[in-house]
Amino acid sequence: MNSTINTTFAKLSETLLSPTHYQRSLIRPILSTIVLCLVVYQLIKYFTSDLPPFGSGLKRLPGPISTVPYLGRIHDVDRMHAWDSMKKFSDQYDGLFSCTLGGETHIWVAREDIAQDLLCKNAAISSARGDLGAYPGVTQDRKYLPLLGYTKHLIRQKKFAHAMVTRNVDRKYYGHISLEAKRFLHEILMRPEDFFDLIPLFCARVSARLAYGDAQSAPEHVRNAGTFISQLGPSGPITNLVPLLRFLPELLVPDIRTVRLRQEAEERLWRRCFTEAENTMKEGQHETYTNASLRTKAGGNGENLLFEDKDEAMYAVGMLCTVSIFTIGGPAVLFVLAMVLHPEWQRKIREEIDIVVSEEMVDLKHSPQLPTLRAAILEAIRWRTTVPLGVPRLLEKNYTFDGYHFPKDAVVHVLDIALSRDPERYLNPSEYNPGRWLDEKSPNYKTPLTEYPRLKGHHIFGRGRRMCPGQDLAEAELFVLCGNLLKFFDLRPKLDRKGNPIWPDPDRWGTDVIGGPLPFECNIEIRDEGKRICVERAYFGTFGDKIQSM
Ligand code: HEM
Repeated sequence: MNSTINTTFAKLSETLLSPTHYQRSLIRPILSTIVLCLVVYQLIKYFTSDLPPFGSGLKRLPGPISTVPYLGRIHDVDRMHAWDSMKKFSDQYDGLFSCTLGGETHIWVAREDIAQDLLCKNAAISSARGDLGAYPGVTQDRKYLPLLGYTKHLIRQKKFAHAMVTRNVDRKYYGHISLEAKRFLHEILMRPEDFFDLIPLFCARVSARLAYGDAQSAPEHVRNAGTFISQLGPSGPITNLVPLLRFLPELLVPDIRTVRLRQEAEERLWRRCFTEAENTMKEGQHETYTNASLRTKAGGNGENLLFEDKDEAMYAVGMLCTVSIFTIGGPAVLFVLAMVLHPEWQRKIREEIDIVVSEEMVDLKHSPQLPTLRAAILEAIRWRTTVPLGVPRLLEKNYTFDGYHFPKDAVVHVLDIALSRDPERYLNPSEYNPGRWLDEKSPNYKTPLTEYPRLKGHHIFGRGRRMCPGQDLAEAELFVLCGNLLKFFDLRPKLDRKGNPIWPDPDRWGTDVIGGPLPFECNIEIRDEGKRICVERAYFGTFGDKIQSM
């Protein structure tokens, strides 16, 4: 009897305790309940995350209703020109709206009072960046300064960037801008039809000299910077639009592989340039970002080291070199476009240059006497902003303005395209009119004219703690490049067979979030024989037979 009971009991406990039984009887329902709860939790969170806290009396931000769960409004946003849709919504919702895109709440601000209050007064909660689908983890990494969250790496690298920028201004960029302008003008003389590619090459040469001490690697930086920028926005890898896809294997999402390959090539390029610059550092040589980064590190002690290690220094230098190429190249191409479309302004600027600058080249020292040139450059980026969506921030805490609830974890954009085209800020905003900066009666006029108008401080550079540190460099390069183009060359539209001008279309715009006009045709002709001789003398006098080695 006992043995029968024992056997039955043993069988029962074996059945009950066996994993197969649990799987069938308990594990499945428990797992299903957990999954169901998670899904319900996510759904509740999704539908309520941007609602004001219950009983707070705050209002939900206005904005287009999210029609497709998770994806939001991506069906009526042209991902290649997202700024056009956002500008339309901004007009519809009076400069403040929120919408869901790819599972995230995005808030779009086109009001100065909110931008100022949120990004400057409340900088402590609005100075981080959100992760990017194409670059998961980028905010906590230490590679790309502009994309970092508000971390110790950011603070270190920003300190370094500011030190480099201040030093460059004080030392007048070591003459690199004027030097490369001579080569640029000669190249334009030789092959004017290539101006669209020669402009970023000029920017990259200046940048590579500042970073590494010579310009040889410039074409590689142009290629890297171009693909990097193209991977930053909604027009780039699909993972930027649908971040969840980043969890799938490369085989299923080829964009993941493209990003990885670019990063690997970039790492090789930055490492090679950094190591070469380090190995060829000589006493008395111009300062470069590389030797400054190494010296600061060596000069520190213990926790005071500026960078964590040499790799972080290499990334900080590489990023500063890369970020100064298309950010400046886009506005420079835009300036050419504006001049081709507005010969009347070309004439006015040239008259001023011809009086102020005699036989020499336009240089930074001429800036106080050339306000029309400065106005024309500033007006170009006001007229067609090259950073139309702004650079987004991550909101780290709930924030309130005008009774509206801005939920924590939302991505906030100050919509530069809407600020630039605000008719209350700029009369007749669609018009290219440098006069708005020069006419005493204009609301945009500011004195003294020896200093204003100027690029530095314009809203295109953002604001608050993450404001662009490269404003002086951008201003200096654009001044020298644009000034010399007009001093030595006439910029005209191409003519058709009947001799009628073919005006380039200013609405043919690139798809990158930091961009500029698409390639267009124009005639760039030397103004006269005397100018040709000047350009050739300046070039051969400087580069002579060293051309290959520079
Ligand atoms: C006309 C040319 C340029 C424009 C329109 C521009 C625009 C911007 C904008 C909108 C931001 C984000 C600001 C914010 O979040 O509020 C930014 C950040 C940045 N820019 Fe520029 N930029 C230009 C040139 C440069 C140059 C030449 C450099 C090189 C030194 C540079 C380096 C940076 C860096 C390192 C950041 C990241 C700052 C941070 O995240 O804290 N930029 N820029």
